[in-house]
Amino acid sequence: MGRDQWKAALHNPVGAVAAGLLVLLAILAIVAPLLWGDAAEETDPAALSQGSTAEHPLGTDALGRDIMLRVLVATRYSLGLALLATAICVVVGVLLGVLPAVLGRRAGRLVTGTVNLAVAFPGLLLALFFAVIFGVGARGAVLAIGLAGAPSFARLVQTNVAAVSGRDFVAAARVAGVGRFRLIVRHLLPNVGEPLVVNATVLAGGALLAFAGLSFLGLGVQPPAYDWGRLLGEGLDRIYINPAAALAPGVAVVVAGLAFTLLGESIAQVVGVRAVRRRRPPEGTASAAAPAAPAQGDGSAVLVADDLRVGFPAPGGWTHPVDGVSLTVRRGETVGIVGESGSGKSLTALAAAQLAPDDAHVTAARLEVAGAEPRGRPEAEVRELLGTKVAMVFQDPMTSFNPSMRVGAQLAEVTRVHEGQGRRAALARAVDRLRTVRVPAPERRARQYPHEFSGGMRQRAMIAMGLMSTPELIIADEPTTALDVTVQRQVLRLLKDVQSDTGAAVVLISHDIAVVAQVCERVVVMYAGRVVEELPVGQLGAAAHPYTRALLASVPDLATNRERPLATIPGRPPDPADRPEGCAFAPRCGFADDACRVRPSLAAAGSVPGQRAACWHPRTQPLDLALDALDTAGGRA
Ligand SMILES: Nc1ncnc2c1ncn2[C@@H]1O[C@H](COP(=O)(O)OP(=O)(O)OP(=O)(O)O)[C@@H](O)[C@H]1O
Repeated sequence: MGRDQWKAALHNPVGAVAAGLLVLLAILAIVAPLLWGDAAEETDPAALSQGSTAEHPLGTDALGRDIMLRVLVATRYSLGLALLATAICVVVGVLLGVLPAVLGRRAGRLVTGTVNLAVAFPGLLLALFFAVIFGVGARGAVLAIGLAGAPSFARLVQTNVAAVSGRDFVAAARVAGVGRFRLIVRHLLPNVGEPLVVNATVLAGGALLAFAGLSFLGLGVQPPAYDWGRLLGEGLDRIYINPAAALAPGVAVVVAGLAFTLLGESIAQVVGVRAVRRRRPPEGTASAAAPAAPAQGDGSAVLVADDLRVGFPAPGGWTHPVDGVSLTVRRGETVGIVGESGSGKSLTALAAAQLAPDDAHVTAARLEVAGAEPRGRPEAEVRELLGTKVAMVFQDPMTSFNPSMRVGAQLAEVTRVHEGQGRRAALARAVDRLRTVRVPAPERRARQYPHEFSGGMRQRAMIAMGLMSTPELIIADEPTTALDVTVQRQVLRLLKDVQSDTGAAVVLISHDIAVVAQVCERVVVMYAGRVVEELPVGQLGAAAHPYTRALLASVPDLATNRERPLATIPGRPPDPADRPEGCAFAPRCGFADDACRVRPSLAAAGSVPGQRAACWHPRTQPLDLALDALDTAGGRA
């Protein structure tokens, strides 16, 4: 929470009163035992079990001790025990909450299941159960209350961590090779801190009440020690003789409990509930990988995927949104992957970068990144490989950065992790890379947080992050979708410049064939999880697959007749779970016939070298393309 948010919470009248009360209680907890500790222990045989008198405003107990002083002195013990129990609850809750993100899929599920089971039991019941196990007394009660509250806190942590771990900046940190522990401490926990702080405050109020309850039942603090719950129990025996003896500790418990709870609620109101994009289910952590195939380094290729399949469990079996993609990207090449939404473009790239969702099952006859086979390697080696050789640029520049870290520090993290570079040197390189991607005033910008950057500048900074080491492959997944047209062009230009300066290969994913044509040399067209055509961008006019031709026909240009509706592709892409036999495009294709009931394989087609299409009826008639509208890389060359 920022200083402004704390201020806003305290400006709220309820928050201000609650905070004032807590300050008062804290002062009492410090000074009361020092000032009145001895007096509260003094017995007075002449004033046993008295009601209110001038000397003892709230009366005396059975041994003649002053009840008011005892209530005041008990503040320290009562608050101390409640805070200790809250601390146990928070520590155990955070540990249990982040474990599923650290452990493997099975162990993670076991922890999540156990936490869910424990949450199903009422907290008080759990507290009583633990109190019996740990034994009567203050120590047992602290452990009991702390552990009883831990499952619900753990669930809160799990939910928040799962929500945040689906965001792009976590994927970026993973692809940068940040280890699990650092990922949790630097990227996950700081971004779920606010709801946890709010909840811990409310929890402290609950712990105070629970303590009073246990002590009242005789399971908590034991004589001669005393807390408010114990005083309440003693006072209740004589409530008809001296009601104040029971009311005073009762009021103290309620007031302190309310102060904690109301402060928590006020903070919650100010902080609000952060809407965090969820991209994956919380359970499980590791993606299943096919057995390692022997590496057969192809010197000129930085990405080789052969028969790549990505499956997800579905009712009645598995669905494969990526179904046998074969793709090779050579050093220094810029390849565009295009296709409608849901065609499997992102999943293909994520699977290649070992970032497929946790529940995905990834198989491939061959998968090589930067000349190495990542599957079957120790995790540290994969992190090293991806962190130094692969850079990812994601669609939404807002979610690509950790909002709680300065931009410079995030960039520097890459070389600090991989090259063990010192803080200063890494920051200097971060500033240099920001300058490379033409971020103005890079020294100042490096000290800023992501929200202080504009969208286009954030995307440049993301590219700079990829350049912190010397990547051989840059995967840019719809990097310009969230940007306006002018900034879009600048970012695409930058990608192209970076490619020619560093010699890295670029894979640009887009649903817009015009965007791909601006930057790439080769285009790979995907439909329903398969590659249907690939060809040089400069030869788009020779596209052979009816789907590629339909995509090209739907690009408007300056000569497009505005009176007539734009060409569209009739129908919708099939659901991966319900893909038709044979050619998946056949139901939308004007040339389909019985032959298309058999799945066509990707084979050489047309007259253009390097052109391949998966079609039984490849078109040969050249397309009349307005290449100036497409602004092709090949056309400019
Ligand atoms: N975690 C998941 N669980 C189940 N199915 C998924 C999951 N992630 C993706 N899919 C399926 O994979 C399909 C392809 O997703 P992908 O994100 O690769 O598409 P895309 O071509 O990149 O589309 P877009 O341009 O909309 O991002 C989706 O339509 C969806 O059905």
